[in-house]
Formats: sequence, structure tokens, C-alpha cells
Amino acid sequence: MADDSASLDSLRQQIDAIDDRLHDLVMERAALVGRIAAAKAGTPGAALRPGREAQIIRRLVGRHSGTFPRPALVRIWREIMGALVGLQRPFSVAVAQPKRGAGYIDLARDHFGVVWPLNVLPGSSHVVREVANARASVGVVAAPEAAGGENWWLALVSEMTNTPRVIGRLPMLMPEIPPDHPEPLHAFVLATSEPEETGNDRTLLVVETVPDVSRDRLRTLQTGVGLECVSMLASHRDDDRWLHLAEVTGFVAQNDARLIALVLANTGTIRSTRVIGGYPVPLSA
Ligand SMILES: C=C(O[C@@H]1C=C(C(=O)O)C=C[C@H]1O)C(=O)O
Repeated sequence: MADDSASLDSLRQQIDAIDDRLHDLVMERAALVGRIAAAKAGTPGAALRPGREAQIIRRLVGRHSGTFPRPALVRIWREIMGALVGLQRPFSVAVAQPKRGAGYIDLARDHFGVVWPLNVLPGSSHVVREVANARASVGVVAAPEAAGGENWWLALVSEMTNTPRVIGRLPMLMPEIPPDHPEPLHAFVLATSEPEETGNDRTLLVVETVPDVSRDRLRTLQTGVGLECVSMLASHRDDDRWLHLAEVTGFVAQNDARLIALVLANTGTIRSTRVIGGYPVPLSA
């Protein structure tokens, strides 16, 4: 008994020593981000670098071993990076909460952390406006199929400089779904900065076609020019034109030859294409 409590004491002392080291390292990391902030000062653009953050998390998940759960590992680093991004420039999050329940608020908090103000708004059009008017650094909106018919993606088809872009998809670590459970919520992150290439990305593309072009046909036409369509997320049908939101594999820039080919090879069917953003592919738990 005496031996057991002695060894328990010793183990707890080791934990205290580890906690001190972890804490020192967190403070040291914060100081380094302060130096990065100083280096960025005077340069235009947001402090937030979603691509860099995704690469950091992928690297850590890739080297992870042992019993500590990966979702908890990701959560710790999301909290650290969320806290540090707002130390560089004022940071705030607007989130659309289209349905009852706290799902989207949780997604935003889990990703951007507890430190910064989170403005909960009744719909995604409000969020788009907050981001465009720089009243929020980032916005979180439901994926189109769950956005209660709100086509927020249509507002992103614009060349104006303050037009929000999709720069992320949440959650960054997709939870394991037990059989019979509904698909977990997912959301997109909007910001007025451009998405960054990370080596494993998807791009969101709005394709304007003449009426009556089915999603399947559009998928085939995309494949024909070398664009791998992951899914067709939404469509909007006007009398004289249809707009489709496609999710394609890879980081595709607006001037990508495949986008030009898609229009040129299908004149009379496809009128235009517009990249409205992209995101690092989330990890699976
Ligand atoms: C530190 C930076 O700024 C932000 C904070 C990061 C971090 O805490 O590691 C990473 C990317 C940026 O979102 C950076 O640009 O490297």
C-alpha cells in the first residue's frame, strides 16, 4: 500500500513536470506566432492561413501514435491555432444557425476555439454580408444541401474584391459514423482571402449552363476535360439559365486550362465557370 502510493506520487509528479513542459511550449509557440505577426505587419491580407493550419494538423495526425485519441489531438491544436490567429489581427466569427440546435455553433467553436467573439445569425445571407463588409473575419455556413434552401453560394459568383470565398470545410476531422446514425453536420468557412493549395484539396465551382442540363450530364462533361467531380452540391434554376455548384478534386484556379476547355468544348451548353473557393480535404477519424 505504502509502495503503491509512493509510486502514484511519483507518477503524478511526472505528470506535473510534463504539464509544465507542455505549458512552456504553448507559451513559446505563442511568442513565435507573435514574431510571425510582426513579420506579416504591413502586408495586406488576413492573418488566417487555413492551408498552413491544415498542413500542420495533417502532419501531426500523420506522426501520431499511442492511446491519446486523434479527435482530441486535433481539438487541442485547433484551440491553439484559433487562439493565436486572433492575436495577430482582430478576429471574429459569424455563424449561420439555420436550424434549431447548436450544431453549427459547435462546429465553429471546435474549429476557431473559445477565445474570439462568435456572432450567431439567422441565415447564411447575413453571414455572407458580415464577411463581405469585414464585420466578421470568417463566416460559417451550412453545406448547401442543409442550408434550408438558402443558396449562399450564388452570392459568391462575383468578381468584386470583397466577395467572400470558400476557404475551408468543417469539421476538419470527420467523425466516425456508427451504422444507422445520420450523416454528421458539415459546414463551409467563408472569408475574403483566397484559398491556399495544400496538396490535398477540393475546389468549388459554379457552372452556368443553358436550361435542362442535368447534373449527371454536367459531371460527364467535366470528366471529359479532366475535372474529377466529387459531387454536385446544388443547382439553381432560372428560366433562361441554370447554375450548378460542383465540387471537384484538386486545387483549381480560375485560369485553369480545364475550365477554359469546359466552356470551349461545350459552347451552346456551358456558358461560364466560376471558382468560388476551395478547401483542404478533411481527415477521417
Ligand atoms: C502563425 C501563422 O499565422 C496563423 C497561425 C498559425 C499557427 O498558429 O500555427 C498558422 C497559420 C495562420 O493561420 C502563420 O502564418 O504561420
